[in-house]
Amino acid sequence: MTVFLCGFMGCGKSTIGKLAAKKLGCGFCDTDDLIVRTLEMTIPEIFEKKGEPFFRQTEAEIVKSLCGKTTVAACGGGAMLNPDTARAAKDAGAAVIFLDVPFETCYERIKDDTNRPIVVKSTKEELEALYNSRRSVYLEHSTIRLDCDGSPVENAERIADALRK
Ligand SMILES: Nc1ncnc2c1ncn2[C@@H]1O[C@H](COP(=O)(O)OP(=O)(O)O)[C@@H](O)[C@H]1O
Ligand SMILES: O=C(O)C1=C[C@@H](OP(=O)(O)O)[C@@H](O)[C@H](O)C1
Ligand SMILES: [Mg+2]
Repeated sequence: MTVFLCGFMGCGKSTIGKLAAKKLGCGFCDTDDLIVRTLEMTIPEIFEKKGEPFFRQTEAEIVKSLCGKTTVAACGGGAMLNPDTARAAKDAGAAVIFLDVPFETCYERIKDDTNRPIVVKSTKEELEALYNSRRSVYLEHSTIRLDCDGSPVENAERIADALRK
């Protein structure tokens, strides 16, 4: 089964996904890493030189290509907002897990990161508004919501437990 992790930037998808895959004994991938490797550009370079719509199109193609594979996939925070992408995941019978983490926690983790173009160009207030508008979409497009306010190891255990049910 494919397990997609979604949620706001900084909720821990990339960190926890790796641990959860180890616990489940399956592969791990990160859609951002796949995009960077495919295009041989960093995410800020892609946003700057190719534009965000191109990044989103590539991201959607990559998530679709993972549907049906036995892997834990950490999605970029915008990937599962796309209704076609969410539909493809659902049609493939994938588990889409929303890592639910409060805004302040996400913000403290991402605020100084220059590798996230949306963070670099936004104020805290803008990011909070984005968080609030996205949250309902993550809820709508996920099959499982998990509070991921623990340590990375605890959160990975929560994912494994939820999938065993
Ligand atoms: N549960 C956690 N507790 C403490 N720090 C965390 C936790 N999850 C992630 N982090 C840290 O927060 C930052 C962002 O995490 P990351 O996994 O890149 O988030 P995402 O992929 O959801 O944007 C990283 O520096 C990571 O080490
Ligand atoms: O939420 C977003 O729109 C984005 C999230 C990032 O991934 P993380 O959620 O892993 O930070 C990355 O895909 C890009 O900077 C855009
Ligand atoms: Mg990530």
